Amino acid sequence: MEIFDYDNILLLPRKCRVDSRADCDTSVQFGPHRFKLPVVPANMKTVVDEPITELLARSGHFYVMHRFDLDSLAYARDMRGKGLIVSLSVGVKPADYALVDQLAAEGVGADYLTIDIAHGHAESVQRMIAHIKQRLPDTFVIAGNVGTPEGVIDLENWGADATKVGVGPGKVCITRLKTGFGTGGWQLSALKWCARVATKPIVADGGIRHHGDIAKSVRFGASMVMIGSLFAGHEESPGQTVEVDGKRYKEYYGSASDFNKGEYRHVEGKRILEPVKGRFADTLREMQEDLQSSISYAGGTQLTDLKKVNYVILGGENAGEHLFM
Ligand SMILES: NC(=O)C1=CN([C@@H]2O[C@H](COP(=O)(O)OP(=O)(O)OC[C@H]3O[C@@H](n4cnc5c(N)ncnc54)[C@H](OP(=O)(O)O)[C@@H]3O)[C@@H](O)[C@H]2O)C=CC1
Ligand SMILES: Nc1nc2c(ncn2[C@@H]2O[C@H](COP(=O)(O)O)[C@@H](O)[C@H]2O)c(=O)[nH]1
Repeated sequence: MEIFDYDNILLLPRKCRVDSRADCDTSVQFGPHRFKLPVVPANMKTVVDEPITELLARSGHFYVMHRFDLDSLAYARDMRGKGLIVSLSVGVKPADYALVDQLAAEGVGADYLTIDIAHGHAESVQRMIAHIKQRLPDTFVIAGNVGTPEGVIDLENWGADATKVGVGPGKVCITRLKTGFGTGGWQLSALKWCARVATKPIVADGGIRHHGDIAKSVRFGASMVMIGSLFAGHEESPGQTVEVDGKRYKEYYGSASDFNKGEYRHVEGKRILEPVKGRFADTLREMQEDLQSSISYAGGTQLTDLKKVNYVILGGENAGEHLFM
């Protein structure tokens, strides 16, 4: 198997078919809705909050609200009341089962539910998928995280509508250091490996450091790309603002860090400071422009055209040109 990651792959241009990058369509159908970009900010406390998810929903972007220190039912009622998409995260504990029951009993429902646990290839996730499908049969269920084809196959067979791939590639992740496991350092080839067996959409989760990595993710099989660090550090970001030597930063911490958990138990995440980098909406616009440019370099007009391009691996023992996937 070829091992590579975002920083040692480049996609190869094909003859351009548009006169303007504005003619390239970055939108994607994901579950019951179409979104402007194949991008979703990570469901983490220092990345999204109520105002940011509302901004995303109102502007035609996908969002997944986090599940920490939040009254998810009240949040869902509020979004529903505003006529916006409801997209929540759940875990696998009794309170998460109760939330699903309440969403069903009140008729609030959810358009998307993301089962978000560290080791998503687990019977606890199988049971939660079954519960959601029984109580909320119309809800689109994203389950994860996994890092192997076996994980994708099982989650799909258990009823997930999409799987989330990425164990340990995140910027504030320390899973590989603490446990010795994960896809950190080879996330892009893990995505390729998983996409080969997937029959439903894949969300590539973690490791995105540049806008061009979104096109690379789509090339290797992602329908949606979850991004944490690139979205943390905006003026509106929920993390605390910290000033160091006159420069402003926002804190960005892992969901499995002691900062999120409130205790040092099973910690697999850390806290870093991200330089403050302007407004959220401006980054979304720049991402769209960059992705339009990627599609034009692919010789295409739409997102799926990215899947057809060749690529080169730079350096290392797998180096070379690859004409076919
Ligand atoms: N994408 C990634 O690489 C990672 C992401 N995270 C993020 O951190 C957050 C917290 O994750 P998580 O700790 O799973 O959430 P929770 O603390 O909600 O744990 C969910 C349940 O899964 C159990 N569990 C967690 N890890 C394992 C494991 N390795 N083996 C067996 N059971 C397990 C927990 O029990 P118990 O605590 O008793 O074991 C608990 O019952 C999530 O948002 C997750 O996405 C965390 C690590 C890696
Ligand atoms: N191992 C851990 N992974 C975590 C933790 N909190 C979040 N995450 C994952 O990271 C991505 C975001 O990655 P980024 O590279 O874009 O910053 C996020 O979606 C989760 O899957 C954690 O504490 N430990």
